[in-house]
Amino acid sequence: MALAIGVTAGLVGGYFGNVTRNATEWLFNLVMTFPGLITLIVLMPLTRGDYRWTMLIYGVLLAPGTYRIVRNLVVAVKNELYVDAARVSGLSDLRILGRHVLFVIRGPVITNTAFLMGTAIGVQSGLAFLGVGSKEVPSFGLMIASGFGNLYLVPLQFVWPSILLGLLTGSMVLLGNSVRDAFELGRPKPQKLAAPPVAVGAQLSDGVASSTAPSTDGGAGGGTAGPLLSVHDLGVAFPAGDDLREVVKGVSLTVGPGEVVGLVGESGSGKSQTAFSVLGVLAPEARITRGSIRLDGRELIGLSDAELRPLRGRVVSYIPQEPMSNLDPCFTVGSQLTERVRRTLGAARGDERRTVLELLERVEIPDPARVFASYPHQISGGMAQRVLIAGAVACRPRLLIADEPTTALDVTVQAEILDLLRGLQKDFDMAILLVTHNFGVVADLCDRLVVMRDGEVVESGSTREVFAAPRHAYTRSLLGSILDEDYFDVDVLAKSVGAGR
Ligand SMILES: Nc1ncnc2c1ncn2[C@@H]1O[C@H](COP(=O)(O)OP(=O)(O)OP(=O)(O)O)[C@@H](O)[C@H]1O
Repeated sequence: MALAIGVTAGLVGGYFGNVTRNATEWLFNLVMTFPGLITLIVLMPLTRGDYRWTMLIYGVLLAPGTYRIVRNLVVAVKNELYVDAARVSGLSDLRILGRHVLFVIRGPVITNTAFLMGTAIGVQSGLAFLGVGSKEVPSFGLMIASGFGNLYLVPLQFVWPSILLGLLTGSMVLLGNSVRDAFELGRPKPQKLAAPPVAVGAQLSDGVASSTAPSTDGGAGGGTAGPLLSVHDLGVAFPAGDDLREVVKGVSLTVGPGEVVGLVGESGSGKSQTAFSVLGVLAPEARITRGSIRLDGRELIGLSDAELRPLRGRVVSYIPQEPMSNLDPCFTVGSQLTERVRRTLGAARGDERRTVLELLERVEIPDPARVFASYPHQISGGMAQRVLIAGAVACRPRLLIADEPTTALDVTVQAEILDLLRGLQKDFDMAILLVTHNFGVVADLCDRLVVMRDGEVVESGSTREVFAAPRHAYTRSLLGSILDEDYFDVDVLAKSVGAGR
């Protein structure tokens, strides 16, 4: 009863406009004013202690709890872009609610229902124990009550039903969790950056994948001091049924100190998963199957999140593809940057604001004070990307990983952001691993490039060489595909390599 009323009203109240929401809210507030147990006892003359009627009424009294959970979840989900997309594609509200909204909120609803089942059994037993339930229908409450009467003569008569009642209500919660997990298809538990299979772990500790591992991407690797980042034979896989599907298959690359390396390839070639492996932010279901990642001489594979945290922001930093979705809409730009500056720079209170304003100025934001006080929705996409860059370089990291940093921006803003990255790279002598599928960006910014296809590195070398004479057919086809556009010319691109640097 609680599930039927609460979920239906929650879906309707959360999804439709204010009038419907206010009406359902008012109704459920009213229901909540009834004290549960006392109402059931008062209604005894009507229900005659029949547990079915008692539980139906109790279900109505419990419905507001379910309603509130569902309504809140629906309010959060209904503004998601995929719900808008379903709406504009002409799906009816009923279909959107049933297919897109209910599907997302079912997890919390299932666990809450299991808890309600335990509560209902407990309440029914309590009523029977107090003698306000039916005497004919056997129940835990009746058994416990009669056992209580004989407590000193036969204590086990009281103990056994009490234990079983506790086990039953407790197991409802476990059942709810299991049903939720089964529905969510065993949503994976978060993993460490890497939990490679034993064989790989042994290989790593044997030193096979040490810093002396050969650089197979043709990189200078920063000369005698060795590369800043060295990825060797990296494998990343995702579960596919009972098996694992490798999406990064033995990738090796290096980035020397102060070097800009482009990681290029078509969509789905494994660029982002390679970059995420270095940052230790792979999806929870991802597995590192083999290989080694050394950053500034330290092996990252096998480190826990807590061990990686001090490196993030200080040694390696990240600029994402979608600037807007990486800023929290609830806080001003200033407070988000201040938090970061406080954590990574350990800036003293009072100094934080000045430090953040200086950073905003450094990333060429025209009115830093206004942007500092703005919420993310009050600034443009280009401005948001500058804010994220400011946050990323706050600690002058030695390596900046930029994942398609200009893809979401229009062409003029793209050029400005690239100029900014170039300036920052020079000023801070920072290495950049630039994930992109745009050869124009590579030509503009990168010293070297690594071309990936289907999870593997197919070609690497200095940008000038690869542009002038691509060896692999795939690189040629990638270059060819952009050169189809009239304004690109291979010779012009090859000559323009590094022109901006
Ligand atoms: N959570 C996931 N579960 C299963 N497969 C995934 C998951 N995330 C990524 N993949 C798969 O990994 C492969 C590589 O993805 P990746 O994001 O690295 O591609 P990419 O080269 O960065 O592409 P894009 O430029 O479009 O971001 C793709 O085939 C993708 O489907």
